[in-house]
Amino acid sequence: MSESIKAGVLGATGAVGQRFIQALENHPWFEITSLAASERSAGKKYEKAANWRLESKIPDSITNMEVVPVDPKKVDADVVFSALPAGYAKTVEAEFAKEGFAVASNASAFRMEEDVPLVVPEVNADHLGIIDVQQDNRGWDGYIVTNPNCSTIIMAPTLKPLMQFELESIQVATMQAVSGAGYDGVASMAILDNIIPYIGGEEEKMETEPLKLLGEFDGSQIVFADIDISASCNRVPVMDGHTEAIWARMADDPSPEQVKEAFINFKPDLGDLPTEPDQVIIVREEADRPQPRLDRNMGNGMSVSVGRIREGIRYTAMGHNTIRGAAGASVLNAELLHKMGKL
Ligand SMILES: NC(=O)C1=CN([C@@H]2O[C@H](COP(=O)(O)OP(=O)(O)OC[C@H]3O[C@@H](n4cnc5c(N)ncnc54)[C@H](OP(=O)(O)O)[C@@H]3O)[C@@H](O)[C@H]2O)C=CC1
Ligand SMILES: N[C@@H](CC(=O)OP(=O)(O)O)C(=O)O
Repeated sequence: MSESIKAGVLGATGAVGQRFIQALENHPWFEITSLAASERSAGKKYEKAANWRLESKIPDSITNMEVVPVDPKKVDADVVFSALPAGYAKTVEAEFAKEGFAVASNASAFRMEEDVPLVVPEVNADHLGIIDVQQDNRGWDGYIVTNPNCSTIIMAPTLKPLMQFELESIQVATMQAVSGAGYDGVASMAILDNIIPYIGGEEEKMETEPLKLLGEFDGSQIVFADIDISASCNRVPVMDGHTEAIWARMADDPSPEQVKEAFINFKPDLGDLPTEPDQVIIVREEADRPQPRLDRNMGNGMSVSVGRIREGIRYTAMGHNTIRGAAGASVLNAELLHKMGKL
């Protein structure tokens, strides 16, 4: 793996695009070769086009890189990471896949399409097998792989180890950070001193995406898991980090101690991927953890912290929504694809 893989970022100037750049800076396998954004940004140097919002500085290697339009003919890359708005992603990601690019998408556009893998490597790496079906169906030289919605992805790694206890139903209430809506997504006058008990489309995603993630790939299709999920999603005045109160009903009725052991022992073998955290699920013993401000950067933002595991079974999960929930998730998917020889 000495030769670097050329990586493009679609939507490179946005909130998630910036997280992609951060995740790819100094990456041992990927090198940023193209940054693409809207006509507003195309033709400008990256530092002029992007309103950089992260605490780290813009990497020197891309400061003067010219932003190109989101067009397969203008992008030089083997893999493109997509942080585009979902409506636009629907057309454009297909064009890139048709032209032979591997598309690792963070957008919702293709997540629930039958022949498109929706993957969290620690949960359902084998679903990547459906890429062959996708390429046959669509006649594409490239392909699209997606990661879930940021709230789904924080809950999903905690559900996987619960499957051994015959998981039957989930109820979840989220407390989601403002960064999930993008920089201009929620006005400060709306969210300060406040909670907004509605995030458009979020509850539907949380109630359906886990069924695909926890489903079985039978060689030709993904058979969805049979679990009843009910979600209530709320926006809270936190910058980064989605917190979720989860109630899980299981036929085997495990004790809190058994659930805790299952979380701690959940160590999927992905073959040591660069973005993989040492511990996927971190169990906190303190009565008042996890908390977004204290725990969101655990495992470089890729771990999910869990606490308050009680009879019921009830517990609280928390993770970084723009790292584990967005850019880090797509990069981890691409690392797995590379390991499988698919890049
Ligand atoms: N924020 C989050 O926590 C999460 C976001 N997502 C998803 O990731 C995607 C990006 O979100 P986010 O970064 O917050 O969005 P932003 O609005 O911050 O960024 C959008 C990016 O897409 C570009 N873009 C917008 N419209 C067009 C267009 N018509 N043609 C070409 N480029 C365009 C913008 O370019 P320009 O700057 O030139 O306008 C910008 O680079 C969305 O699908 C979102 O749902 C998923 C999970 C979490
Ligand atoms: N809706 C999420 C972020 C998001 O963009 O989700 P999706 O990738 O499913 O569109 C939030 O506001 O926190």
